[in-house]
Amino acid sequence: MAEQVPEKVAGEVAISVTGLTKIFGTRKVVDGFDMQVGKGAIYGFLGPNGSGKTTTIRMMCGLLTPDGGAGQCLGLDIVRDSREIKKRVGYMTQKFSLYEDLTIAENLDFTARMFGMKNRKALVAEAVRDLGLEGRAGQLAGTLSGGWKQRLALAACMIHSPDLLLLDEPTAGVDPKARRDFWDEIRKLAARGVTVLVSTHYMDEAVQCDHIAYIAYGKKLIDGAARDIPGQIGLSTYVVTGPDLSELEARLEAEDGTGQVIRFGAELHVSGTDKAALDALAEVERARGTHEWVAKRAGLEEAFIYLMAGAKDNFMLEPVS
Ligand SMILES: Nc1ncnc2c1ncn2[C@@H]1O[C@H](COP(=O)(O)OP(=O)(O)OP(=O)(O)O)[C@@H](O)[C@H]1O
Repeated sequence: MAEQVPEKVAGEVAISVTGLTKIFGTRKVVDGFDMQVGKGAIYGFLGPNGSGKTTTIRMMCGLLTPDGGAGQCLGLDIVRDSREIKKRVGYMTQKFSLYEDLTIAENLDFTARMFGMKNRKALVAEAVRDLGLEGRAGQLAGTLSGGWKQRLALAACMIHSPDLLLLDEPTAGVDPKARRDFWDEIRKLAARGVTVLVSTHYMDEAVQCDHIAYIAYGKKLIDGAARDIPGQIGLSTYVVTGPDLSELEARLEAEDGTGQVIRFGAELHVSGTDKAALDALAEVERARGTHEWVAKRAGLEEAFIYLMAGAKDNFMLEPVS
């Protein structure tokens, strides 16, 4: 079960930026980006390939200097104090970023050294203990299973107790149990006040986030609490049950203006932003008497698929005017 965010964490701001802009060559890849992130939030960044998610996140955390705009991260100025901010950021990429031919302890020690930690021996011992890997500290990291490699990678990027954690498609290619354990761990960190920014294309990562920002063409189009996102898009949904769902799915998809048709196990979820048209379709289909059509509140799953389906690659960004 998700841990409650402690009172002292709720309401505090970890990141606040305005007008962030980045130009690469002749292209404006991030354009006037404003955002506030609360301390202890798990913020998912969604958007097409090349839409500017990584560039935005890096600017928000002082890892990349903006060409325009300003802001604060962890109470520090994102341009002037970037060196200080960097010391307080942990970064986990989708690829296993540790050394397979070093042991578990050596990997942790290497990362602790990189961050200039003084009490490395104690920190490594503590991390190994927290991981539940006592007695296996001398094992080569390359011999661990996917799930364990990922836990080790997380432990390594938390070794300097950062206040901000950046995750880039963190559970890509990890089995469902390990994925669940990973998110439990992330929620524990968030409950302790660690702010987490996640860049992802995956629905099962997006639904773990309590806040979502959707970025396309370097601009933030949608931003808010995850539960409010379907409402912000204006998405309505019907759940359809009955016989021969594949046949019905094919027929609905072939019809113009049906909106989005997704199979969820023994249900079809039919969603669209034109509620009147969707209600009319449900009326007609109900009259056929073959399937049950029940209106439901659109969820983040439907919203995510809707956003990502409309999202083409964003490599053709507008040139700087
Ligand atoms: N250092 C750089 N020099 C030049 N162009 C860059 C640089 N970094 C990123 N870009 C370009 O800026 C655009 C935005 O890239 P960015 O990595 O921020 O997008 P993204 O949304 O994170 O993409 P993805 O989901 O594929 O990781 C892309 O067109 C990319 O090619």
